[in-house]
Amino acid sequence: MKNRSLSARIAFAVAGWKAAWRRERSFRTQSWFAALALLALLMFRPPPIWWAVVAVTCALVLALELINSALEGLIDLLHPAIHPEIKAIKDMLAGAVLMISCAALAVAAALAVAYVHAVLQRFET
Ligand SMILES: Nc1ncnc2c1ncn2[C@@H]1O[C@H](COP(=O)(O)OP(=O)(O)OP(=O)(O)O)[C@@H](O)[C@H]1O
Repeated sequence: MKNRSLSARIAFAVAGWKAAWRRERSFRTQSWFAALALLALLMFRPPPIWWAVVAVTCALVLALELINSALEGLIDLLHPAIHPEIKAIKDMLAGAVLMISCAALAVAAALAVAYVHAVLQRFET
């Protein structure tokens, strides 16, 4: 299974995105928020640095959600029973997703503060 071609490895990764989309409601919700962020960028047309910040933020949220879902799946497979240590591990994983989601909200708020006013002015004139 080692040393597959680049196209095969990309296909595996895309299959991972599809599996997360099918199984995980949180991943779907976060993907819709990423789509909304893209829409905001298209509307506001900010300088390239904003595109980079929003892209990195969205990628971090989605990547962490993928890691969270993968680890939860693995944990449930290896140890389906209730255990306080598993609770702590899963809660920490959820905490990591919450932390980056708060950072994403801060980026969204900063973008809104910087550009909503300008867009409203454009509509008024
Ligand atoms: N085996 C377990 N033992 C103890 N507590 C657990 C166990 N599985 C889940 N929990 C608790 O339930 C919470 C939710 O776990 P679950 O696996 O259902 O994640 P989820 O709600 O699907 O999360 P996400 O939305 O990130 O996928 C965990 O954060 C943890 O507190």
